[in-house]
Amino acid sequence: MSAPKSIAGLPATAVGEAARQLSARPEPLNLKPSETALIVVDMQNGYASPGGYIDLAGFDISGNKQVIANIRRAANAAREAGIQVAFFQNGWDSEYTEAGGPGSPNWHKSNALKTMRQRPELQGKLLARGGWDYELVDELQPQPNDWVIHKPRYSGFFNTNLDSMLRSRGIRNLIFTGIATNVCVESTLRDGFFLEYFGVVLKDAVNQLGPDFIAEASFYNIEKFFGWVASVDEFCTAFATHETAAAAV
Ligand SMILES: NC(=O)N/C=C\C(=O)O
Repeated sequence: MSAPKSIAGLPATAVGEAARQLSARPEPLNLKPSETALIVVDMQNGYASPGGYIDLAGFDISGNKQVIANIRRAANAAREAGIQVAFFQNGWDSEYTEAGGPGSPNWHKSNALKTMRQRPELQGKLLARGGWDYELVDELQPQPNDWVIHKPRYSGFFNTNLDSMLRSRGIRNLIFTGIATNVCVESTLRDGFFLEYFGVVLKDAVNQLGPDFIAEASFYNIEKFFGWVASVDEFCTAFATHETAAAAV
């Protein structure tokens, strides 16, 4: 069987910059660091820490420790390679005005809002700006030059400045990490596809909300219809600098 054909993005804006080949499914991608961003979706206490919104709402958060460690590795490799790192923080103002009232489907479907309606003692605590639940986890704090973008809905392209931040810098390739595979990660990757971004999910740097089969369904959808699937090892290998490659020997 012949090797799968690789796919190239747009021409590099940085003079002389070499593309790196990322092993991915269904085929490898040739990506230039200056045209690539690593997106860290919603790694907040609410999604990733015991006692946060997702834990209180009854979802399994046991895989998150490993996911946090894997995202740290990917983010460090990205920064060293000159890839833009962008963190999303999901939530609303402390009065939940941005969340929408009963006229918004978000009011009916958000498990954070539903959990607070069921447990009034939590009102004002879940995903509210300024609170612990909204804060990024300690292990994944933004570094100088990283972006932090607030988002009020599942897709990171909706009512945010992400598209213009990327477009103005010629960034066309988005590498996804974070929580949740099947909700905010997949929603953002799908919206990116419609906006002509090449989306790759790092499957061991994401965690799903729901049973394992739902993650498999997301990976299938992404690989088959919307983008590419790779691992953190594959990402770090593709973008290893001389220093990191030497340190790994
Ligand atoms: N970050 C996410 O994937 N969020 C999923 C559900 C929610 O925000 O309620």
